[in-house]
Amino acid sequence: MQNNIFSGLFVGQNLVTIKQVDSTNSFLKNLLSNSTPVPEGTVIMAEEQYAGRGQQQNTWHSEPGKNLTFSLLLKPHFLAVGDQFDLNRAASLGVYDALQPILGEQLKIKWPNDIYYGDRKLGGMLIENTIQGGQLKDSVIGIGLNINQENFPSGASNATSVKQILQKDYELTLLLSEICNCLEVYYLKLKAGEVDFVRNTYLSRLYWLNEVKSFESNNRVFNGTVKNVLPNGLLVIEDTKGQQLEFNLKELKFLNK
Ligand SMILES: Nc1ncnc2c1ncn2[C@@H]1O[C@H](COP(=O)(O)OP(=O)(O)OP(=O)(O)O)[C@@H](O)[C@H]1O
Ligand SMILES: O=C(O)CCCC[C@@H]1SC[C@@H]2NC(=O)N[C@@H]21
Repeated sequence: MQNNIFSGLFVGQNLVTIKQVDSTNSFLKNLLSNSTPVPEGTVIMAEEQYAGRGQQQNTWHSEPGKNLTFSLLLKPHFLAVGDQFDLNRAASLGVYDALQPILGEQLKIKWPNDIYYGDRKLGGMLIENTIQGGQLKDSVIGIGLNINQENFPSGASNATSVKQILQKDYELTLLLSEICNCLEVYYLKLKAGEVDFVRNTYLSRLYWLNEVKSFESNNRVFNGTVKNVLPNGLLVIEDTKGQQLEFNLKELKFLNK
């Protein structure tokens, strides 16, 4: 394990690098459940995850030493439980702002929190919150980004990486510190009550916003347009009859055609 200081800001100030771990999210959650004192803003980064976890019980595949796989701890006690989706917004925007100067306009946030370049997935997030006494307690924000990996397993056929896009290696710790700084900006905005700014900016960065596209829900394929994300995180799609439909992650598939 190694500790580092990042530019005096609180997110990433306490950085723990682990050579090999099952999952940085599981590791951090374990520390918390053992009542180990972990300061807010702590980042646990792994060189290798042997059981990386994705959304919806998926596996997160990442070649050792090539990519960013890390989890950071926030303690968003100021947020109402019903507003916890704002953490997805802040984290996605932090990653977006760190990568956008490198990758440009093809970078998008695919609802709820995937990072896309064109039609390919560059990274994703697994955010695991604990609620105690009806209040948000800890938020473990796990982020996986494909940086220097060149080949992906067939299960992750939609994946791309910074190296595949730019044809050169990118320094992992430099990008990590940039993500921490950018994410902190949005987190502090939430804390300062500038929720509308965070929500509007998130919406403006969304993949397929205001474009007519195909989706699938309940074994039904339909055309519609991504219009909005409700405060609670539900995605609003307007179908071709002008009806506004609301979906959670399990109910909707984006059809790439
Ligand atoms: N590094 C990655 N980049 C982009 N997408 C990824 C990455 N790792 C996993 N995925 C995504 O996760 C899903 C694959 O997860 P899944 O659990 O099905 O893995 P699998 O290899 O098909 O099966 P297994 O669970 O047996 O490993 C796919 O949707 C894939 O796109
Ligand atoms: O797109 C997804 O399905 C979410 C992927 C999240 C992967 C990251 S890697 C660091 C952290 N630890 C995990 O086990 N998962 C997240």
